Amino acid sequence: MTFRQYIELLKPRIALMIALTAITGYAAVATKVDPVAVLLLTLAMVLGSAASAVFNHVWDRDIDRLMRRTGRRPMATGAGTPALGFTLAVVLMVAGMALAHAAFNWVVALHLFLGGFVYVAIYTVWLKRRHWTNIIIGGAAGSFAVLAGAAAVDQTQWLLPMVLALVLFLWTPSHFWSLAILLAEDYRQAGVPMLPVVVGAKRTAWCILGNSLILVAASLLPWWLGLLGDAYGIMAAVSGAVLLGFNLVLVKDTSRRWAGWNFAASMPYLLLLFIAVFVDKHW
Ligand code: HEM
Ligand SMILES: CC(C)=CCC/C(C)=C/CC/C(C)=C/COP(=O)(O)OP(=O)(O)O
Repeated sequence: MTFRQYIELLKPRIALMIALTAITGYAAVATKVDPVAVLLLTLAMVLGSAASAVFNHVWDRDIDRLMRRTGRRPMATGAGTPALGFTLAVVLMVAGMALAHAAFNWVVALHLFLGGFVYVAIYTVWLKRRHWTNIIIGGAAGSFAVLAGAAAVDQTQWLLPMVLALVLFLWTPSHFWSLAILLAEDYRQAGVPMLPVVVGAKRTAWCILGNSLILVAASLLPWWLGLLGDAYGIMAAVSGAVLLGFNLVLVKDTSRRWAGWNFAASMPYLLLLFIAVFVDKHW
């Protein structure tokens, strides 16, 4: 395997996003942001996320082979062996948990493990090939990243981290179903029952809109409960309105173009929410 293929196994962009999610959990409860703690938290989260991603590459190599987007992955082509992948996944997860425990505490390590467990055991192994709810339940993986970050500071302040974990849980279906409309043919071919394969693009677009309505409502809870201030409330409301705007267009027009735009919009939406938490707490 080449160096590039090793990097591809780790799904680095997702690992970075998981780290940012944890940093947001951290910033939500910390009175002061310690750069060393942020660096250590980032490293631990990247290790845990990458471990789960490598396992996902190994487990899904048969269906990845059948899809255009994933067919060139190193485990799908046979460039890397399952034994190598499993070993790498275990080493990375143990390293991530050991770092989380040494730098912070066992609660952070446990949440890192649980995030990986949801992605690997519940989503990848159990539900992905069986039921369209795979992605709803898989959303809990991101929630654990928020809780891991918060636990790095203080395990008694749980309300704001729990609400932000709920937001992550609700964000994932809106993030993913738009992409699934785009990739529906691939998923059908591989026999993966993603929502658009099961109910079609139009109903999926309605599900995205309905889900995002709950998501945007949940994102306003921290403001409504007085946990965060008006700066957060305004940013969450405006970015939520933009997301809902994209979702509405998708309901009218389920073309690949708008499915792509909706997927693309989900990332800056979540980033803006993260920035809003940060600005509100620390500016
Ligand atoms: C089980 C839940 C999730 C599913 C099924 C899912 C699915 C996907 C898929 C299929 C892609 C396209 C990847 C590619 O083009 O190779 C993607 C991209 C991405 N996802 Fe998710 N996602 C989930 C949860 C999350 C979470 C919790 C985060 C982080 C908070 C996240 C962050 C990202 C990022 C940053 C990308 C774009 C970068 C990239 O293309 O590698 N996802 N997601
Ligand atoms: C706290 C912690 C360690 C969390 C880790 C959770 C994690 C890595 C979540 C990512 C979820 C994700 C991108 C799934 C991709 O779906 P897929 O695997 O079906 O996509 P693919 O078709 O691109 O493989």
